[in-house]
This record gives sequence, structure tokens and C-alpha cells, in this order.
Amino acid sequence: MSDIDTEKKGLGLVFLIGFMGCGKTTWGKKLAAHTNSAFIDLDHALEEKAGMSIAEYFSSFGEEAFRKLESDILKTTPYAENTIVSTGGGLPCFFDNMAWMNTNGKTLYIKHSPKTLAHRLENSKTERPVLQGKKGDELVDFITERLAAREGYYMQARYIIDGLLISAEMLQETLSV
Ligand SMILES: Nc1ncnc2c1ncn2[C@@H]1O[C@H](COP(=O)(O)OP(=O)(O)OP(=O)(O)O)[C@@H](O)[C@H]1O
Ligand SMILES: O=C(O)C1=C[C@@H](O)[C@@H](O)[C@H](O)C1
Ligand SMILES: [Mg+2]
Repeated sequence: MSDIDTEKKGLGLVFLIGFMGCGKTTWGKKLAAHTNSAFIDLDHALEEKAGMSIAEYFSSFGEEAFRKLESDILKTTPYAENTIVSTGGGLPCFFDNMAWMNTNGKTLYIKHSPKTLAHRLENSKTERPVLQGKKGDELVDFITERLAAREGYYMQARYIIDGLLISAEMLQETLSV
């Protein structure tokens, strides 16, 4: 398909997936602007629906309730035809969420090493309750273990990209094939 065809048609419904800090929110916004698509961040949609931050939701209701609510929001959001969706880092790994995304849209996994993720997460201002304030080697070890448990889900994505090579143009090209 040529660039002109893609621009006319749009990318459809795209779900960006991957570990915390891989850049789903950062690149979801950029890709949406670049391709004239709508943008939804499911973590933000959840915070709006709950009327509180994710950290507050975790401490008030626990992770099990959080996972149920994020799955409900994934499946009930009325997506426009061309929408880039940034998902929560754990979302693909619960219930049938990964299969649901693969059935209803295009899934793209932004893959990074535990070291890169740890570096980014240590320097990020967003509060992530799953990390429980871990830092340094403890954070790298935690990510290594958690990523190994999650990667079986992430690798079910239709597209898998090296996060170090990412750009809006590269994402658009990958998702147009
Ligand atoms: N090249 C890069 N691309 C994306 N993010 C980068 C890059 N370099 C540094 N960062 C930093 O890494 C972090 C990426 O965070 P972002 O919120 O986009 O990740 P996320 O995948 O949405 O995480 P979460 O699952 O917690 O929502 C940000 O703090 C950003 O500033
Ligand atoms: O990886 C995770 O389990 C999470 C990632 C974030 O995007 C949020 O959805 C929440 O902090 C949990
Ligand atoms: Mg995000």
C-alpha cells in the first residue's frame, strides 16, 4: 500500500503494548498526531472513570479490582475508526485481553531490555504502584523477572518492534503493512 493510500485509509484501531516505561503513552500521542488519528490512553481513561489516580485506586481497592476495571474499559470504550490506544503495562496479561485486542485491532509490542526500562522508570515522574518504589539493581531484577512472566503475552502481538529504533514514521510504516 502506498503512503497516500495509508494516509487516506488511516491505521485503523491500534493497541500499543509493552512493559511500563517502554513508551506506549509517549509514542501513542506522537503516532496519533502524525497520522491524524484519535488517541486514547487506557490508564488515563481508567483514572477518569474511577475519579482517582491509579496509585490511589490500587491502595483503595487492590490489584484484582484494578485488573477487572481496566479489562472492562478496554472492551467498552467506543473507539473511533482510526484510534491509537496506549494500554496499561499489565493489561495484555490478564483475562482474554490480548486475544480481544488481536481480534478487534492491530497490536504492536514495543520491546526494550530490563536495563533500559529500569533507567527510564527511575527517571519518570509517573507513580507506578506495581514497582513499590524499587530502585537500582533491585528494580532491574524485578523488571527482569516480571518481564519474563509477561513476555509470553506481549509476544502474541501482531507487530513487534525494537523500542530503541522507534519513531512515528517507523510506527506508521510498520502498521501499514
Ligand atoms: N526514546 C524514548 N521514547 C519514549 N520514552 C522515553 C524515551 N527516552 C526516555 N523516555 C522516557 O521514558 C518514559 C516512558 O514513559 P511512558 O509513560 O511513555 O511509558 P508507558 O509505556 O506508557 O508506561 P506505563 O505502562 O507505565 O503507562 C518517560 O518518562 C519518557 O520521558
Ligand atoms: O505494568 C503494570 O502492571 C501497570 C502499568 C501501568 O501502565 C498501569 O496500568 C498500572 O500502574 C499497572
Ligand atoms: Mg502509559
